[in-house]
Amino acid sequence: MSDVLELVDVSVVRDRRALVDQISWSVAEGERWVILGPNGAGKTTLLNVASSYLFPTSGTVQVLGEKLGSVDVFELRPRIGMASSALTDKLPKSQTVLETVLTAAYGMTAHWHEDYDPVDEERARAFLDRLGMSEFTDRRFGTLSEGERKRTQIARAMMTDPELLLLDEPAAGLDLGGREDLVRRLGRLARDPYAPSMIMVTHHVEEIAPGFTHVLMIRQGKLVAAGPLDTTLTSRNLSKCFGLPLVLERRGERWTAAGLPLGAA
Ligand SMILES: Nc1ncnc2c1ncn2[C@@H]1O[C@H](COP(=O)(O)OP(=O)(O)OP(=O)(O)O)[C@@H](O)[C@H]1O
Repeated sequence: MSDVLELVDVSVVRDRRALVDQISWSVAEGERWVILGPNGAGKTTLLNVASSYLFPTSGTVQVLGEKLGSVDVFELRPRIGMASSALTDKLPKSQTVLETVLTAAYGMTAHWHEDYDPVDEERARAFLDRLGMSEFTDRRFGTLSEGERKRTQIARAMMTDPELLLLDEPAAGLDLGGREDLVRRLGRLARDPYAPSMIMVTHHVEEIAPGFTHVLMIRQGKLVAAGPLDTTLTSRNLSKCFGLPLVLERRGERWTAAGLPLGAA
């Protein structure tokens, strides 16, 4: 299997502080990774490096076989799909859900002209349908709930047929029903052999969908552990990652975690 992503000794330093500290990590084709870590750990910074939007201070990065620094990022970026709240904030609130997804095929955030290719429109509708958004195609993006916005963003990220799909906290802000719905849909995507390689950032093990295969844990910019979920996602590693004693439980293909009761630590 070829590498989709390869980081060797990557650091991102700002104001003399390493936000990402000498991380080496590789993602092979078809793998579905979760990046777990507490607030401020460096998860989004790491994802921004993977998306080619952030160049590291030191170390080497290869994305989809191309080395950052010697590739034209404008050719590389359409091969990477990204959904994040930072990107959601840039999308015009007045355009329809369909236009929001469709404009991704043209490398734009805003509606520009009417004559979209019918094939693209069909694809946009199919992705929206897959994310349970077919009833919302004519709604203005700005009127959607948080959960509906997240699902639209994922459909949008899929529109360019990416080889690598990056999801930054896709379940943040969702209620229990919304989270479970999204986890189910992400699980379906993760298990689809034709779906791109995936990397999802989250704070919560409850958001890990069945079908995800690997986890990278990060704390204060440093790698805590990285590897297959089955062997790497343990109470011990999770406690180290979040800096408090945690008990991890697995029920079927889902995970839960909780702190030890007072006095038990
Ligand atoms: N441009 C910057 N200059 C200085 N510090 C920065 C910059 N960008 C991010 N940081 C800091 O780097 C740290 C890591 O940020 P990052 O957004 O990667 O964390 P995160 O793990 O995604 O956090 P969260 O879970 O809260 O979203 C934070 O302490 C943040 O304040």
